[in-house]
Amino acid sequence: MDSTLESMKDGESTVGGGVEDVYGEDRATEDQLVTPWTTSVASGYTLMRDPRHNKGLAFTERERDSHYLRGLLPPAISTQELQEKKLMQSIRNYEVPLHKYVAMMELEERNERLFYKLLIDHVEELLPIVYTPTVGEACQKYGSIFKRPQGLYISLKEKGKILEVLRNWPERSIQVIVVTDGERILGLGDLGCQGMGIPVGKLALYTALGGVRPSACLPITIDVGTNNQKLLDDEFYIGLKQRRTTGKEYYELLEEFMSAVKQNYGEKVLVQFEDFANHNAFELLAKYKTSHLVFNDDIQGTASVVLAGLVASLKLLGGSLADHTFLFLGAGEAGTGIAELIALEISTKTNVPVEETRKKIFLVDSKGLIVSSRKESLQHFKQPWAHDHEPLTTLLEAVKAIKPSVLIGTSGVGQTFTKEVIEALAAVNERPLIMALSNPTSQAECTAEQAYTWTEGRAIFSSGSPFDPYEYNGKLFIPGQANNAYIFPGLGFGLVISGAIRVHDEMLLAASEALANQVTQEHYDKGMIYPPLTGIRNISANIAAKVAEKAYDLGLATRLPRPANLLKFAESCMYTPNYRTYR
Ligand SMILES: NC(=O)C1=CN([C@@H]2O[C@H](COP(=O)(O)OP(=O)(O)OC[C@H]3O[C@@H](n4cnc5c(N)ncnc54)[C@H](OP(=O)(O)O)[C@@H]3O)[C@@H](O)[C@H]2O)C=CC1
Ligand SMILES: CC(=O)C(=O)O
Ligand SMILES: [Mg+2]
Repeated sequence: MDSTLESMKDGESTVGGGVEDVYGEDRATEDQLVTPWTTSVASGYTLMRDPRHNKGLAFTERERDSHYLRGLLPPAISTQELQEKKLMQSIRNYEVPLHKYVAMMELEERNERLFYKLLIDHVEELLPIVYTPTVGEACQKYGSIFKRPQGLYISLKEKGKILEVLRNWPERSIQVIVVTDGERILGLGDLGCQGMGIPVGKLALYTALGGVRPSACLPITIDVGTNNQKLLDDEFYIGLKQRRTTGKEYYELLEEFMSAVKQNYGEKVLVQFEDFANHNAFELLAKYKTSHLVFNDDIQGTASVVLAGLVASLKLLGGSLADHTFLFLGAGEAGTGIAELIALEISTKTNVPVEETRKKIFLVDSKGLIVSSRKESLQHFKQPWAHDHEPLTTLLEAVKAIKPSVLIGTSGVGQTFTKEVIEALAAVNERPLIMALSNPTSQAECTAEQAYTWTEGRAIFSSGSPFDPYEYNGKLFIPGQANNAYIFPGLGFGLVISGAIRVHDEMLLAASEALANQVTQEHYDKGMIYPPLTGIRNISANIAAKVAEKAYDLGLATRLPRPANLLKFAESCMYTPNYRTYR
């Protein structure tokens, strides 16, 4: 017998990796009957108001009889496909992206499976709505657009009581937590408590793109105040009206949170740190990576997705990574995280020490090129990049002096890849590689149109937020979306299904390689360095399988026995949003 089936039969392992599927709902095939459990059997009005089980007009005649729904619904019976068609029509009728976002969030609150079906089946169209760029605007206006709170809020008021707060959450079997403190929301700065839109959006992607069950996902915002004066002055602001707590009080709250998470959900719950400011992000990661299953998406997920794009681009550019010179605008979480993983990958492939491979990677921050003469005053995460070089204050000077082949924007500041900068890059490269990673679209270092026109159609371009294909001189260019959304759902799913207890750099490299391997000749022929998002579930399954493989190889996986075919196992564990039939 296939070891996957065997492990399902023995009742020890569970679908979704480590969390028990008590009611057999996830194991049932689509034509088997399941019971719609809440705390009791939901029926009638309660069943229709329960987003996890509601099917709207798709309740069958039989279900309407057996679940006391007669008269509560109009007579027509719909299918999920027809509901999907109707909803897509109504979403497309909204012209303003934020209205589409609100419509999607309301759908999630009403009918969870239909929400995920829409998102999965229309991923390219709806990702920019539930994720970047629209989620950024939603966070900016979060207080005014939401009628019902989403996720879990842990503020300074809850100090000493965090375990109790976690226990107020209705679900017990949590596998993935995405947590933010709202201080660096995309490239939009400190949005305080309104940052909740980010964990909510990231976890929707965990389910839609990665296959983690929605009930196993927990979005959390830690509210330690905000330094955003506009929010502090806003009478409708939903968070704590005080300036941010720092130092001992901040770290004590985080420590209580991390301990409570482990105590409540065990060793194998994954905590993804998201959109913390860099003065806390590196420290939190360093502190908890040896005791908890944690990773920082902005530092590590981003690094993995960018490395995948770089490796894939070698098919178009020729040579190896070691042949390239890299220049970054922005030396924070994303910039130094990516730089470090590139250096590690080159070191792994060439056996050259990482101290050496770093030497062809240069970073510019708000004060100019990072050089050894600045070393004393640099934050610790910038120090490895302080090379011996004359000080330069602008990006343009740096491009002219360093002559990079790859230019990566991680500054959070829009329009910083100016015409002069891109022309200087194009002057020294036949095919300049440009990544404008800052989000949302307003913060992108340049647009797709600018990258293609200023390089006369020679650029290989990708960006953090999506840009439409652009036609230049009769040729259609398809920009890639270099966004950690390609990585974190599959990476996290791989950790969950293997019961991993720690995240290791080799897993990031494995995820990166798995993503790069999904780029086919057909994609290269179109100049693409990332596979289309339409295949993301398959991509995530492949990433999950490779990450799980690494977890087993490194002795970090606890789900035993190791499934014989990890890809099949990953696929078999993925949540699918099709309706179930109720007995
Ligand atoms: N595409 C993707 O998947 C991802 C994209 N991002 C995006 O990357 C951006 C940065 O995020 P993150 O690294 O976490 O942020 P950080 O705050 O950690 O880093 C920002 C860096 O940019 C530098 N910087 C700011 N303004 C300028 C300027 N005008 N010129 C040169 N450098 C400047 C800062 O300099 P200094 O240190 O001197 O202050 C700092 O080094 C955000 O917009 C975010 O949305 C982040 C993660 C993933
Ligand atoms: C994509 C992402 O994580 C960010 O922009 O912060
Ligand atoms: Mg982020």
